[in-house]
Amino acid sequence: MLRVSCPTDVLELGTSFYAAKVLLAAVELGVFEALADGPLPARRLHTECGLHPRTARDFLDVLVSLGLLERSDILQPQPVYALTPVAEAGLVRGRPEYVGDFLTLADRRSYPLWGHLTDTLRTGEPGPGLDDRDLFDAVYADPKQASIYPAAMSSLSAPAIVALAEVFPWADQRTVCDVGASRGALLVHLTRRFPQLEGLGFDLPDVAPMFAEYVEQAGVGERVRFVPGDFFADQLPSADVLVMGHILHDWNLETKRMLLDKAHKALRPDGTLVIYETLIDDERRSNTFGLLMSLHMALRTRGGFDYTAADARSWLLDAGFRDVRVQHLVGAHSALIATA
Ligand SMILES: C[S@@+](CC[C@H](N)C(=O)[O-])C[C@H]1O[C@@H](n2cnc3c(N)ncnc32)[C@H](O)[C@@H]1O
Repeated sequence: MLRVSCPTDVLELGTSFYAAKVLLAAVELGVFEALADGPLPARRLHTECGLHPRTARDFLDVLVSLGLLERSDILQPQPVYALTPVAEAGLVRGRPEYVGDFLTLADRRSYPLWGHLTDTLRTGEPGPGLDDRDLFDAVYADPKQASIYPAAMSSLSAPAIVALAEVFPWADQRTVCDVGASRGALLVHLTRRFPQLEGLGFDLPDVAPMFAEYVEQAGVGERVRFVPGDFFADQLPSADVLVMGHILHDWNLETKRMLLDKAHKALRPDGTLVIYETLIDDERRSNTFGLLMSLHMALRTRGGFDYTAADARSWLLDAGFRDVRVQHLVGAHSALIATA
């Protein structure tokens, strides 16, 4: 993320939502999907995405300047646009590191919510629209949110999941339980990559149909099972490895500690807990995205916050874990790996 070094950087930072909105609009208008099968001449791309000529050129060329599109020579009467390798990897649906569904959620829900930041900073209260129901009851009770939330979570986690598959000895494990599995993106990726592995997805009963559909479509239904449950009321399932991805940051410190205690109880001695999040750096200076995610939790939840590896290490040791290590995954994401 941009770290300012001169006053014009300050100007650009203060208006960086212009660029964010261009990206979000490009996702909404299907620019990246339109180019997924190959380059297109400008006019064809305008038609495919419903772009008005008044703004189409500037809009697409902002995406070129941001490194998301490539364009043929400007002097050509009909320039041709194509995806850059980054856009190919992250913005074409179905690719392992696809992040587009999270951007849709960011556009529809987070962008308006962040308009309330100053209120939250003054009051400590989350943004409007959060009643006293549990956050996730509210998500799944609202058909609009429920229809995009699990796909958005998969796409927030996709690059971290791909990285996590390569940095942990999954080939030596028999069972993995993903606590708060959402539609099962982690389990699908791991069981496809490691054929000996069996997966359990623990999540609220509301998630079951979306999990079943996604796992079946991925062709791993025989090795991945859904376990309906509520981690406030129920014990966690047992497995060689328990994973918590973007779980602890949703909750206050007391709940974070309660979940770590439950994880420790569910694991056999020497079992492993893997936590992945946008962990804030211990100095709280450099992982801007992790710090912003924590403010997002303040806007979204009553007690949630992101944390550093040092914070989590002390909670893990208190819960009885040992050998806590930190593993950088990708971008702002890191994992904590601890032994029960
Ligand atoms: C922020 S999402 C994270 C999803 C996924 N682990 C990932 O990293 O993409 C939090 C998940 O926790 C689940 N969850 C929330 N409250 C829960 C509860 N009380 N018991 C079980 N799961 C819960 C939600 O349904 C949701 O799937």
